[in-house]
Amino acid sequence: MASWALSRITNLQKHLNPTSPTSKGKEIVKISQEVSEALSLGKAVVALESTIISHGMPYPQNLETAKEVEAIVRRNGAIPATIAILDGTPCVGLSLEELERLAILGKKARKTARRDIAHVVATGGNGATTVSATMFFASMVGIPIFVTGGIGGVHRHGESTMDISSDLIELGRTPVAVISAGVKSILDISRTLEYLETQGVCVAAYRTNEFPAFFTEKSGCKAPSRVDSPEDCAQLIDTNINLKLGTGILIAAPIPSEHSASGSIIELAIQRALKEAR
Ligand SMILES: O=c1[nH]cc([C@@H]2O[C@H](COP(=O)(O)O)[C@@H](O)[C@H]2O)c(=O)[nH]1
Repeated sequence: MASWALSRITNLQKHLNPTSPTSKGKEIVKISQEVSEALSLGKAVVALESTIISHGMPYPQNLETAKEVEAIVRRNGAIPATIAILDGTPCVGLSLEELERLAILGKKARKTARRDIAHVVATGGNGATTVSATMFFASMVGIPIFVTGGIGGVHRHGESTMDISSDLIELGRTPVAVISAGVKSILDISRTLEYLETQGVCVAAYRTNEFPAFFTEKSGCKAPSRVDSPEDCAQLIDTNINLKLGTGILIAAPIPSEHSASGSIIELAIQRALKEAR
């Protein structure tokens, strides 16, 4: 092959393969060996976010939960890929030491949504990725499925504050399926669903007609679509990819009924707190 052609292909590969070294010899994204092997063998990989570790819970419960979630993914035959930015390097798949470091850093790690990624990387910082930033990196390395607790959404009174999570916009432009218990419990569910419709995001509830309310099974809002089995979910995700819709999917799985009693107590407390705050 002519040398100009070879150099052109090498250049193209640098653009197309995010894991290849940049001109400075620094990797853009570090994929753990386990995740990298699983991806190249076509095995199931599940992306996990890290803001829930740094900002969602105190240490050491955050570390215990992160390890437990990874163990559940493994028990179900998939490889977990927790995503975070460490010392300026976006990492896909964290070692136990890296998970522990992030858990201890807690809120000292920056809550990193899509808008923050460039600054955290450019300054060599530590960033815990939210749903939007995690989707961005998952999609970049070819992971189509991402599991989390609650995604961001439209805040109550969002019609005047314009406080709308970038998670919703990311779902509108990144083809990753997010499986969650709904949106964070403090948000406005019906406006969040309206906004997801505007963004063209497929929203499905798992084995129910209603969109769940994170701590409880029911929200009073009808889900636009329903899926009843893992096969239904796989079919939906595969169809979305094959049609090249380019948008994400939100699959909301309600809290298991054995936990919904304690969930109801929390939901009642949230409602009371909101009333008092008003
Ligand atoms: O208990 C929590 N769940 C989820 C989050 C994070 O909050 C993000 C949304 O934040 P915002 O509303 O600022 O976009 C989600 O993507 C998730 O990472 C959090 O901080 N705490």
